[in-house]
Amino acid sequence: MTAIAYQPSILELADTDARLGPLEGRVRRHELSAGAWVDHLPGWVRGSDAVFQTLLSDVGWRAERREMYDREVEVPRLLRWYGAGEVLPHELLTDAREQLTEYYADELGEPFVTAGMCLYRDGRDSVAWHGDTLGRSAHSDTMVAIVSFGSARPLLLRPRGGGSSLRFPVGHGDLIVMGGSCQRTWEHSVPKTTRASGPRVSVQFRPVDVA
Ligand SMILES: O=C(O)CCC(=O)C(=O)O
Ligand SMILES: [Fe+2]
Repeated sequence: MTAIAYQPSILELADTDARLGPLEGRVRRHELSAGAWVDHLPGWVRGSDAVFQTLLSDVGWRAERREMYDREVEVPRLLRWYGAGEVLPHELLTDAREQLTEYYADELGEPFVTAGMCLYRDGRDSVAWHGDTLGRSAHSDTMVAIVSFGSARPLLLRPRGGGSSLRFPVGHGDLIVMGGSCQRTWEHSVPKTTRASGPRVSVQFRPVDVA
């Protein structure tokens, strides 16, 4: 009897095999004011459904509360922070962090180390205007690289001194990198939406001591 090996078709592989596309020559830079910039690459992760499912089911998502005026309110999204050395929930994310470190090595001069994750359960979840200014990003140029999974939501950016906001759509498998002075001279947000929106997971890679 001859054993016939199962050969998945290219089409099946395309659906289940999560992989990263190239960065070199594909990432598009948008120069903002005051030494800030944003790099954007839609569709960097291919076959991202598998990664998204893992993120939804295997991450120990946490609800956080914060003080607002005289009461405590729930932060409108779920969170999980992966510190240096913590194993990420999907191998593709480890590869993504490595590729980003390699691609930005000359400009950043240090590796991406941590992975902050947010789960926006639906359109009511959001993040208000802020810069990631905890740690060194309060006074030095740095980068925050975001890979997005699931429902598309816009990431808005506006200059701190006032001015109109820019809108970057971030969809399933898209990469967006905020760089230069972006965290201290600009702010970003993911606004609530009344449009039907399914869950979205944002994975943010940052160098050490940037949050
Ligand atoms: O949802 C995003 O991609 C942005 C999240 C964010 O700005 C943050 O957690 O600091
Ligand atoms: Fe942020």
